[in-house]
Amino acid sequence: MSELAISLQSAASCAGLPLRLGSLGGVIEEAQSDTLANLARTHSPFDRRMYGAFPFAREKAGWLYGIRPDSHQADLNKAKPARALDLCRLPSQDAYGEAVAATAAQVADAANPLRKAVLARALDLRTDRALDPFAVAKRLGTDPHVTAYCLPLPGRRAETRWLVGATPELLLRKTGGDIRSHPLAGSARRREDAREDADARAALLGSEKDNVEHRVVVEYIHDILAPYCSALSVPDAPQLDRTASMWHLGTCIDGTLRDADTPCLELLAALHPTPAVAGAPLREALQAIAEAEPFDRDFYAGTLGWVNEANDGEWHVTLRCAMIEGRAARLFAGAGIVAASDPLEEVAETRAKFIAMRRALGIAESL
Ligand SMILES: C=C(O[C@H]1C=CC=C(C(=O)O)[C@@H]1O)C(=O)O
Repeated sequence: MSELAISLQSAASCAGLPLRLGSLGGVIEEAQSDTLANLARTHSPFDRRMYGAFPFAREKAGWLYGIRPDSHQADLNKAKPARALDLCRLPSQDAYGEAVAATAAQVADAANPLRKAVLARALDLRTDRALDPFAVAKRLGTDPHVTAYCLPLPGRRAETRWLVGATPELLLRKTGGDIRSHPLAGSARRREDAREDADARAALLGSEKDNVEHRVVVEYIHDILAPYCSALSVPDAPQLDRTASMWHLGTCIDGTLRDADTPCLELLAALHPTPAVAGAPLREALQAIAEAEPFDRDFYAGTLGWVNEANDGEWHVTLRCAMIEGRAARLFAGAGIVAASDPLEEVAETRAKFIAMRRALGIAESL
């Protein structure tokens, strides 16, 4: 069977499935699959608003869906909520710490061009009954500082795979000639106690290591967007952004396009992946990631959002997510590594980034 036939078959297999992105919900009517670069190159305007997701790896195809808006989202699993049976770390926390130390040493080596690499780890969860991805997304969406999402990913499998999560990071919004990117990099776990939480916030803002991590992302996005813009404003210092469980350093970058007709997907293909999820320089960072991570990132650290008939759109970084398939889920979290990164602190940071999804799935932190 040809690739095209496979993708058409897969597209048909997701027709009728529900999809949710932020406050938007609908039922899938049509699907297209290609790489972001190919879709950006064709420049053909869409005849309707399309919602979708692209993987971390730029050479891999993602999905765009035409949906029939429908705020009533199917309750896929009316049975009792699933209970976690076991959890497997990929790699172990020790092995992740060793990879952090090795990468920090590479960055510290003046002869090595690597300035930053984002290393991720995964948690494989098995449950006693099928997980309900919409219930998980609904719980994640109670945090007002994130965009929650739940999208089916077609494939030749018995069970539908779902990409579920709640991202705090805006990669690109394009409205006519106006664009905005709001990268995040540099993180601290939030605390229950108000005084401790304020201390964590202040320590993050003053942390040289986190500011270095952050600057790499802002410079990268500035350099990618500048040639497209007649004006581009980048604040001198980051602000603090929050989710229910994390503090982040964030910078709101606003631009005016030279050509308001520049397609949203062209800008997106130029930006993705930023050093908020990959590193810099990109080639060396991808190499470090490939050496350190014993799993496929798949749609984690990719991008998801929508593009419309006017070639405007809004795309987020696919963070704080899980791929859910029947009774199994794979959760992902990563951290930016620079010369001053400490292995134990980066293990703790990734642990903190799992909290939102653990809570939504009902997995105890001790498991
Ligand atoms: C890579 C992730 O977060 C990115 C976004 C915000 C802060 C980050 C950091 O501090 O390392 C990461 O760049 C993740 O959540 O898996």
